[in-house]
Amino acid sequence: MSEAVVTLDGWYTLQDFRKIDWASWKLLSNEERQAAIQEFQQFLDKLNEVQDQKEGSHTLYTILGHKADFMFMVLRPTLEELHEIENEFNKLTITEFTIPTYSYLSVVELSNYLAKDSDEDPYQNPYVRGRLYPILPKTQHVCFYPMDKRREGNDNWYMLPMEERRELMRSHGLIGRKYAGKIKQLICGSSGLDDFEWGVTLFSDDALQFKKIVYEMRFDEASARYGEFGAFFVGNLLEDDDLSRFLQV
Ligand code: VOV
Repeated sequence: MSEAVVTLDGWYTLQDFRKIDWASWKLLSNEERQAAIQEFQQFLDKLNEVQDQKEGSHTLYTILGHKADFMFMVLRPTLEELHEIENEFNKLTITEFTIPTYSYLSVVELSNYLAKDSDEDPYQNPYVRGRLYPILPKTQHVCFYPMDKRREGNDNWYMLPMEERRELMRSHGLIGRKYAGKIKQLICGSSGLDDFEWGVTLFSDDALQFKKIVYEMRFDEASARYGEFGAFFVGNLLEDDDLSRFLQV
């Protein structure tokens, strides 16, 4: 058996994709709509307090195309806390006017492929903690997609010796580093949690960088030979101040 890589695991992550049922939303009176928006805002204010305490993080992005109208993304230390938020969100008035289209459950992950040998407890390292328990960046754009590593015939990632996988991840990391300052990546492991093995969330102020990095990585062996991808979701930041405008009819 090949050696499994050791992972460091951080906050659990739920990405909830919804369409808005505009036809029903339009049937409400102005007052009813305003009350629903205000209730949604109060819910987000509570989440903002948790984020200010650095006990979790969340973000909202509008999504382009027919796959969804927005993505609500939440990070929390436990599945119980994550579910509590999902449950509360589901009971908001605004949510009665949404249609769930996709969701993804995962946990923020760092692997030790490229870690240096050390006696230090990585969970106490401030840099590692910042990666495992991140406050999500408020970039203008987001790109989310789930992915697997292939297990087919001679192209089986899980049968490769550790040293070979390490080399492939080193090359992957070198490409990634070219996008420093342009893209922030959040890699979440989801084996046993959802339908794919990882959820990849990229944040950038320049949406074109998503196309550039994904295309460039397709030529790198870790992706070219072993990457398999699910649906892509791309969107724009929906700040609290823009909520009313977004829901205006
Ligand atoms: C934005 C830049 C960027 C950078 C700097 C970067 C670097 C790194 C490093 C150094 C490492 C290994 C250590 C760790 O941190 O785990 C990883 C790990 C990983 N990556 Fe990555 N990645 C990036 C970006 C980046 C992208 C765009 C993708 C999607 C691939 C594509 O073709 O669409 C991706 C995927 C992954 C995955 C699925 C893993 C886990 C693989 C596993 O088998 O465990 N990643 N990644």
